[in-house]
Amino acid sequence: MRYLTAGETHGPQLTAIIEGFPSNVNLNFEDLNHQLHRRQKGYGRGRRMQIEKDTATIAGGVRHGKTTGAPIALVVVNNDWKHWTSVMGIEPVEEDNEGKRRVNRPRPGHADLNGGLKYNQKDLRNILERSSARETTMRVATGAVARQLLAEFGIKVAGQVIRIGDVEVERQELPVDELIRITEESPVRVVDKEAEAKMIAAIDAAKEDGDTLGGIVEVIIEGVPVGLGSHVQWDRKLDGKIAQAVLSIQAFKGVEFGIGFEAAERRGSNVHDEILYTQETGFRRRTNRAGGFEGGMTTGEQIIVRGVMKPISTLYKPLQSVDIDTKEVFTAQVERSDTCAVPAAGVIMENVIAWEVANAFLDKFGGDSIEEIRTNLANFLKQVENY
Ligand SMILES: Cc1cc2nc3c(=O)[nH]c(=O)nc-3n(C[C@H](O)[C@H](O)[C@H](O)COP(=O)(O)O)c2cc1C
Ligand SMILES: C=C(O[C@@H]1CC(C(=O)O)=C[C@@H](OP(=O)(O)O)[C@H]1O)C(=O)O
Repeated sequence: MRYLTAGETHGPQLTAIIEGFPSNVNLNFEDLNHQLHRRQKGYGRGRRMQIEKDTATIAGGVRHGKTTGAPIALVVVNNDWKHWTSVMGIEPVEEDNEGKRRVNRPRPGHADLNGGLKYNQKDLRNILERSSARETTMRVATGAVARQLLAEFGIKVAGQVIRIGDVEVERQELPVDELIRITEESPVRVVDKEAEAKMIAAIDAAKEDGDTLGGIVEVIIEGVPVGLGSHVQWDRKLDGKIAQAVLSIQAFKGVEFGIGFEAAERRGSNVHDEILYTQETGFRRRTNRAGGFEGGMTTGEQIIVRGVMKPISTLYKPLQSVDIDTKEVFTAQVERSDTCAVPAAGVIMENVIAWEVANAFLDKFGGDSIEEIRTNLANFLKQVENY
């Protein structure tokens, strides 16, 4: 299974095509749009999220609510486009396009300067329009489709914010459904109300100062069978693929599984997960410090992944930059911006990980229809039971 996305943040629409999705999967449009809606929420976002009401239109691959096996085409229209038609027009322009919200003072931390140099663009808008995290709308849409496939097999995805700036919250080991329910109601997606209030205050204070905040998000996948991914080749290791997916989210700079970086400080006896067996449960682990992976393969325990998001790079009190025309020192350009997008980014992280897990699931149990996949999974589970 694969997908591609296209579209600019202030262009007419965003588009995604999913190829290789099996047939006969019921696609619940409400659930799909619910994921898009979740991505738009979260305390600390800028005005753009009030303009957009992200809703996916399905333009291929689905008939009467079920997938047909054909490529699934998804479209999300940008409401903001109507304010940008002259700036973002596709037709050639007669007059000099300068002054049409041209960006010439690159923002430290954004893609502006590297992209301008690489693509030889003197209007850095040609870079920021595509580097913008607006593109993650389509990655949530594709992840939301994958998530529905996972749900058919009882695999659930949840997430919680662990840190915003210097406010850290104790990670909660709640049943996944409860974690989903509680975090859904929190503007910063945490369970702890005291931490929630502190995080909101920290975001307000950063905004007041013209500054921004990053943080840490955790994602949990429950109900995954043993043996997704493989140890035999570097590019088949599922933890590696998930790490790449997380780091591909705009502004994500680190990823860890289970106890993660803490493993460096501990002795092996306090890191590895002891193996247990009973007839009823099969092979299980006493602990899950590995976060669900050994040898690039799932252990059957929860997948636990954390991602680190740096603070947003556009500052209302901008850092020093250089004008790309004159090479003179200037402050960086200010584009309308979020103060903190960690809660929203957590939703993106859930969905890009769901995509990777669904893809590995299809690699292992793949078939062209959901019925074929069910048979393959049942056969494998029988094999594991009789092992
Ligand atoms: C949900 C989300 C919202 C974001 N909003 C902004 C924003 O409003 N302003 C900004 O400068 N960067 C924002 N970013 C981060 C930039 O898109 C990102 O820093 C930029 O594309 C450069 O990529 P890099 O940070 O991964 O190197 C956001 C990221 C995410 C995930
Ligand atoms: C549009 C989204 O996020 C945008 C991501 C973003 C960036 O630089 O990454 C910059 C801002 O864009 P704008 O200037 O249009 O407000 C955010 O709003 C979105 O998440 O849908």
